[in-house]
Amino acid sequence: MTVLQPLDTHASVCPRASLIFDQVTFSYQGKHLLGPCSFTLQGAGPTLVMGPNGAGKSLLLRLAHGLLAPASGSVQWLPQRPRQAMVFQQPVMLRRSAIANLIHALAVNKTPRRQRQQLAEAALERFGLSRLARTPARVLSGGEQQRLALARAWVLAPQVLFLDEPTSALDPAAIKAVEEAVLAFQRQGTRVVMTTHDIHQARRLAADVLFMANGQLLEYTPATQFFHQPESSGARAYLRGELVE
Ligand SMILES: Nc1ncnc2c1ncn2[C@@H]1O[C@H](COP(=O)(O)OP(=O)(O)OP(=O)(O)O)[C@@H](O)[C@H]1O
Repeated sequence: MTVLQPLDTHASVCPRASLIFDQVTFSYQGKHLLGPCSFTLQGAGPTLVMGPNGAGKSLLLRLAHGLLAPASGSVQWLPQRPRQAMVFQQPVMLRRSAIANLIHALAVNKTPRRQRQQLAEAALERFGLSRLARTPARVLSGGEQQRLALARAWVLAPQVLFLDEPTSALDPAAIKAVEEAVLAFQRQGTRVVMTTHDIHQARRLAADVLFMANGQLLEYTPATQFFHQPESSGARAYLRGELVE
């Protein structure tokens, strides 16, 4: 198990952008799936999005990232739309080497060609993947691919990073590496917004919690309050381990 390398400060990306959902709804083929949902992300994060299966967590992340458009309402960033990246439960890697995946991301990002190799190598080192640089990305283990997905996000120095259940398919050592990476992003000034089903993980990482059920946002509260005195009966039941729909 490789431990993350210490951070440098070159990629500091402060200040954190603020996200505003105003009466956002989402429908698909005439079926109402989410909202209306209103909140303004405050503080520095990390923000953990929690709730049972089908609650709308992934939809919320995709709406925030701009992968989906609301049916009504607005998704707004202040002071302006930030540089963003997203990491999924199953990372999607190109059919090429680990380092080539990073270089490709840098090329798409229009990073000057002469800087790409060096930035990619540094990111691989930081995420403990240097020895796998020339290995085809798709043959890496699940944990290695997830670290590579994080390294690919890292090279872009995003102001906001969305992570959609990034550890649900990983073993404890790989989960630890992802959580360390999340905190590394957070320290460099990236606003982290992440979904999880793991209450213990949320306790370890969250500064605040968006709790959803049945396509509705039931509460948005600081983590200390959420875990000790949640506002909604849905969150209270969820934290007690009851089956919440
Ligand atoms: N593209 C889509 N087409 C139709 N229905 C969808 C689509 N995407 C999501 N849904 C539905 O919207 C609801 C919310 O889905 P979403 O994936 O956001 O839930 P989730 O909280 O992330 O759940 P899980 O924890 O199981 O991943 C679900 O009922 C799902 O079936």
